[in-house]
Amino acid sequence: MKNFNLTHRIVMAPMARMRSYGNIPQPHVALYYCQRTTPGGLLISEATGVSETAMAYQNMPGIWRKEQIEAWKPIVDAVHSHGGIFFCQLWHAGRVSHQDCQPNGESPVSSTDKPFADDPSNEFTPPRRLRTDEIPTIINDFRLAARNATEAGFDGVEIHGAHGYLIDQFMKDSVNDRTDSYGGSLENRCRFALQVIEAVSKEIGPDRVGIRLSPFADYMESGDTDPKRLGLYMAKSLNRFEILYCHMIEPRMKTVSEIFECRESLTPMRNAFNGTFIVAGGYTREDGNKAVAEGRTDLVAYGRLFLANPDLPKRFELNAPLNK
Ligand SMILES: Cc1cc2nc3c(=O)[nH]c(=O)nc-3n(C[C@H](O)[C@H](O)[C@H](O)COP(=O)(O)O)c2cc1C
Repeated sequence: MKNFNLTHRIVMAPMARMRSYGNIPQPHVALYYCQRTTPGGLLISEATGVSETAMAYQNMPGIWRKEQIEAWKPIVDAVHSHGGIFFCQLWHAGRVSHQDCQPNGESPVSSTDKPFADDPSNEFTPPRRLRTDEIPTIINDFRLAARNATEAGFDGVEIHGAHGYLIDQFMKDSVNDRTDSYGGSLENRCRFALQVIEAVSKEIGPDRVGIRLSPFADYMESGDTDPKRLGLYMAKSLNRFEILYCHMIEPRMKTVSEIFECRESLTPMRNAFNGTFIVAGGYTREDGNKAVAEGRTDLVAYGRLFLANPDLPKRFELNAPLNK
């Protein structure tokens, strides 16, 4: 990976913990990340909110306030002291939120005002469609959050463009029903994502920027009628900005946890993108090795296996038994 001296290809996938009380990461999280750090290993943080309106769920961390930046510093330092490379995943939940998580109890914002079709326990508040003139403010929130992440010491940021959150709500045609320059054609639907990438890259340098995408997933009612075209368009467009990496979720992961039989592959996107490619979703030691050996990816991110096995790289090296 350009400018980073990785010693192996096993990446810790971003995983929300929901233990950041008051949206401030707590000191105990340093231990959690350090347990999963190896010298020259890449870790991606839990989803971290870029602003007050970005938030959802309980106790997710943020990185828009001074207090949050200060709280991240010793955590990032701890990972660095173990030789790790640490990227902060920048997140805006969009409509996957509830008014109780929003400033002044307002509706969450989205590309649309469509509520979830299937939300029996009213987990989510119907969203308010962002006006075209409000969109630059959200892009600016990502830019400032990236600056804050570098101030906190992170080596770079991963823009969360996956899993039905705000950026995905713009990209996917089942969600985005806009009629302005951010809706309709594929080019228009991807405009927001690409403007975020551009702003963040200009702020901290493209060599410190990655993005996570899940064109094939329909998690949080975020399916697309032509995911291959979407994934390919994004992979090609990213080259304009020369960002560090593109992290894609395997088509077999329709949600974040269920694995489906699937014939689709990420190879066209991998071939279209010029930077480092990372895959994630249901990988084992064996098929991770196979994906690398066959040239289908550069790096493989592991989620649940890393959660249950903090020393995952060592266990893979020894081919040792794994905790479930
Ligand atoms: C507890 C948990 C929290 C997660 N939180 C995030 C997150 O904050 N951001 C994200 O992009 N993906 C998140 N994911 C998805 C994982 O990064 C990963 O893509 C998924 O678990 C599939 O990979 P795996 O089969 O190796 O676990 C989460 C998954 C789990 C299990």
